[in-house]
This record gives sequence, C-alpha cells and structure tokens, in this order.
Amino acid sequence: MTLALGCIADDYTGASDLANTLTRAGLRTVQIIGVPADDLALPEVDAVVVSLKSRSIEAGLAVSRSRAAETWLRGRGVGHVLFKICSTFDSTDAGNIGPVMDALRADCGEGAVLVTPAFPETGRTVYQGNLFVGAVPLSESPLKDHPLNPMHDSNLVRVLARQSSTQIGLVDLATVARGAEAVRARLAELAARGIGAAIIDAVFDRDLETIGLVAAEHLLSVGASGMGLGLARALVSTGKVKPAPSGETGAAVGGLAACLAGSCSQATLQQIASAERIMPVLHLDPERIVAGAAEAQRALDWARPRLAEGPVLIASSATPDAVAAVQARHGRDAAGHAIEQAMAGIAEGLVQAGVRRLIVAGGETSGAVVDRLKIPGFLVGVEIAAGVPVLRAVGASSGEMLLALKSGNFGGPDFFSDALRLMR
Ligand SMILES: Nc1ncnc2c1ncn2[C@@H]1O[C@H](COP(=O)(O)OP(=O)(O)O)[C@@H](O)[C@H]1O
Ligand SMILES: O=C(O)[C@@H](O)C(=O)COP(=O)(O)O
Repeated sequence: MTLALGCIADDYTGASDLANTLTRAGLRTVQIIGVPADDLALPEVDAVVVSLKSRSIEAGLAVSRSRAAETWLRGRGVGHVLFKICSTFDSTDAGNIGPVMDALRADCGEGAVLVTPAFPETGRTVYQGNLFVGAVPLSESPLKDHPLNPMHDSNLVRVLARQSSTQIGLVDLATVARGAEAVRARLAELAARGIGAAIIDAVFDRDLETIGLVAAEHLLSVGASGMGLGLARALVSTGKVKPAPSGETGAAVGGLAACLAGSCSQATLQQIASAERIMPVLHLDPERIVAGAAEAQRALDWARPRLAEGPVLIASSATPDAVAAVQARHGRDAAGHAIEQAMAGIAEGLVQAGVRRLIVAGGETSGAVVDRLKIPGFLVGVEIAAGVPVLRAVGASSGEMLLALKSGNFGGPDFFSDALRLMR
C-alpha cells in the first residue's frame, strides 16, 4: 500500500484535529502515537498522522523525533509530508516550528516550503503574513496569555524568521486569489532568491484549495488543519485518492465517563463553568500538585465514589493571573510538567476505576495522558466540534476506549456535554 499523505503533528490534540479534517475530506486516516515501529502493520489507509509531543520540548529533541517520523513515513512511500503545527502558531523564539521545518527541508531537499496556520473554520486566517484569531490579531487574542508559549507578535514572517536559519518570504492573498499558477510562479521566484520558506495568506477554504494544489506537488509543507484540508482536497480532485465515507462508527463502548482539563485557555475556562451545571467538578490546587502526589490522590478519592452516578470533571485550569503566580513561584516548565504528570496519574487511576470514555482538554495535557495510558493509536469517529473528533483507541491495554482530545481553544461553551452525548 502506498500512502498518499504523511503527517507529523507536534502535539496530540493537533494530530486528532488534523486526522479529523483528513477523514472528513475523504482520506482514510489513522492517528499513531509516537514514531511507529518499522514493522507496524497498518490498516488500508490513505494518510497517517504521527503524533509527537514536540511542541514545547527542547528544539534539538523535537528535530530528532520529527526526523525519525519523517524517515518512517518516507520509508512507507509517502511523497508529501505535512508538518502539522498549531493554528495559533504556538512556539517561542527558540522553536520549535523553525528548527523542525529547517531539518525536514534539508532532509528532503525542498526548495521553498509553503507555511500557513490558517484554519478558517475555527477563525484562524492569515493576511499579509499576519495571523488573526477570530476578529483580532494573534497578539491581542487569548494566546497572549498561553502558559507555555505566550504569543506577542502576529506577524508570522517575523516570528518564523526568528526561529529558522533560512530567510522567510510571503505569498500574499492577491497572489493566492489569482490561482495555483500564480502561487507556483511566486514560490519559484522566492526559491530562486534562496528563500527557504514562505508564509502564505489564506482567508477562505478556497484559498486553502489553491494552496493545497501547489503544496501537493512538493515534498514538504508546514501548516495546521487548513493546510491538511487543502492537501486532502487536492489529492481527491487530482484523482490520487478515491474518497471514502468519513468516520468510523464502531460499536458503543459504554463504561464510566470522566473529563480532565489542564488547558487554561479562555474557551476551556468557559466550558468548565458550563459543565458545573451538569456534573460534579473538582478544581485542583496547583500549589499542592507541585508539592507532591497527595493532590492527585485526593482527586481520585473524590472521583471514585461519584463515577457510578455519572461523569465527573477534574480541572487544574486557572486564570492568567493565577497561572502567572504559580509560574513565578515554581518556574513555567516545572509547574507545567508537574501538573501534566498529575493529570496523567489521575487519568491512569480513573481508567483503573473503570473509566472507558475520557475527555481531555489541553494539548500538552492530552499528550501526558495518552502517553501514560500507553495508547498506540486511534481511529477517527464522528466530529464533536470543529477540530475535535471522537477517537477510538486501538491496541490499548485497557481494551476498548473512546477519547476526545480537545485543543484548549476549540469547542463551544457546552463542549463537555456535547462530547459525552456522542461518546457512547
Ligand atoms: N493552574 C495552572 N497553573 C499553571 N500551569 C498550569 C495550570 N493548569 C495547567 N497548567 C499547564 O498549562 C499548560 C496548558 O497547556 P495545554 O495542555 O497544551 O493546553 P492548551 O491546549 O490550552 O494549549 C500545561 O503545561 C499545563 O500543565
Ligand atoms: O491547530 C490547532 O489549533 C490545534 O489542532 C492544535 O494544535 C491544538 O493545540 P493545543 O491548543 O495545545 O491543544
């Protein structure tokens, strides 16, 4: 079997968002956790999304893991690799988007790489190289307060230039609007000037379709789910993939249900407030989490007797001021890591207590949870909200399980009840 598209995602929620988009566009897609073993037997699929937890780790490690994933994908005959990043370009001046892009580009010998985080369905658009989140520039959006990578510059040409060793160009919306031939010509012109990557504007899905047609002729692209949409539609429209009906509809799993939230995004804080009306919610004390294992144990002792009555929600999420206070005392990475590991321990305890339907809010948080549960991969089911599908765990030691890995920023106010309704 030859894979039509290989993807390397820098976090697990991002990977399931992309797998969801590819599936909806007609590509049979599987999401794999970590770099797969050489002898992994794949089902009959068109696309593989390799999920890494490489967004917020040291850049050198992100590069080596991404390279290993690329080698695996190319070894399976993949012509085009999409490096999936966040639609809000989550990164710091140290990386990891630039260093990973540079390494993958060097490995495959690509000229100029097309880069766009645009994902109009969730309000992410790019104009003149500037990223908008809904109606506001990135630097004025809630992403300015992200606990791990606060975003203070909306101009992605500048942001990527600070992270990359190559010069960064721009393919503007006027060029995209003129169609694929105009984009090809502009890209060739940039490559001839030695420019190794270009932010490309996109405001509507039709822009992404144009971008996808050109990107699919190359070896590498960098983008969010919108780039995935463009590539998938190009693969279908050029006859390289025969579209399949979307979404697996396996048997109900049943079992107990629980929700975990480690995202501190505005959207997640609102969703937690809304969940308080329909299920018991425990707010963890971040100070006590950093101090030791007792807080995770308290959470499990609180949850166990309640689970038989219905779903519960356990959250570490806090407002920007409270997050800043914890980080000032313990350091950003140490606090984040301790809280992620506590959430992973709680997830493990919940599964031991019989939870088989688990919803996790937050990308890094989801990464820690899925790693702890040692889930090797997922099949994509129905869509709960834009960018968030129901996932069926494949090969997990706990047996049948349904999960939803929600990007902190995604989903409407009633996301938790919306998800529980669809996770049977
Ligand atoms: N109360 C808190 N104080 C400080 N950091 C927190 C708190 N709660 C969660 N975190 C950390 O914030 C980060 C949130 O990132 P993530 O899970 O990726 O969410 P998102 O999807 O919103 O980016 C994680 O590292 C998490 O452990
Ligand atoms: O592209 C996106 O916005 C998401 O797919 C994504 O990457 C989510 O990251 P987190 O917000 O850290 O969950």
